[in-house]
Amino acid sequence: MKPPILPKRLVGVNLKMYFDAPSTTAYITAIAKFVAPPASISTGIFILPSYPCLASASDLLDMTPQVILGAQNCHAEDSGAYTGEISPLMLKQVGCRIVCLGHAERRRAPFNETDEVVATKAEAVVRNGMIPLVCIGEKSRSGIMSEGVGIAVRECSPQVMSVLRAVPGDAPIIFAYEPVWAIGAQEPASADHVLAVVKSLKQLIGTVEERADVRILYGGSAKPGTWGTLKEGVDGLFLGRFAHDVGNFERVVREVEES
Ligand SMILES: O=C[C@H](O)COP(=O)(O)O
Repeated sequence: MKPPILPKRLVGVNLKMYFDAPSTTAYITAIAKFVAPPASISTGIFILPSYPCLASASDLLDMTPQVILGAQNCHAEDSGAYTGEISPLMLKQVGCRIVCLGHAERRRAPFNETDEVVATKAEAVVRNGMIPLVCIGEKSRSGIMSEGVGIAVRECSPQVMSVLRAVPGDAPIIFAYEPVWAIGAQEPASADHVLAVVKSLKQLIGTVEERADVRILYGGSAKPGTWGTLKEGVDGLFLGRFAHDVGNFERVVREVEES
């Protein structure tokens, strides 16, 4: 088996469609500043701006290879008659190294992306030499802990399996476990819930194949303080709103670095 190329731990932020172009530039500039030497950060840091900012973000990060640039989605084909779609080949050409796929906001209406669509896109991302960051998660919450874990594992398993089947065995994959009900909330899902679900998903992946380069991050209202509760079983965090303040993003990175 090839040695893993993914860092042991990853922290990333999805800017979704919250930022305009000037604020994206300011945010990325601030991140590049805090990771630049003399800082020595071993955590993999990634950032997903909106498509129109990717090329300029890539220029801004030219001297900061520690920060991995990623896109929020892509099409499964490299080129063709797909007006308004985004080619994975072009994402690679403008400097992306990660592509987020199957976010809950894409799996639901109006986009209604299925596991099959997400898996096909994951294959396209790998074919173009990038890393798929595949979001998985159950839609509804149960008040009973054991029931909630069972529901989550049942819903996430096909989401995971379809991607494993589509992507060659030596390709790195990042999964972001994001319970849909915890996205856009005030608080993340409980640590007990997340740790139990991620443990089962890691077991599932382990029984299917020996893949060295799989990481499972947690996302869904994660913020400073969340990492301390999850560090024993999760490989990092996928952040949203609570890291749109660059100081909070830096705080989370420091928490991961120091653990
Ligand atoms: O892509 C990121 C996640 O959906 C988390 O977003 P959130 O932290 O704002 O809930």
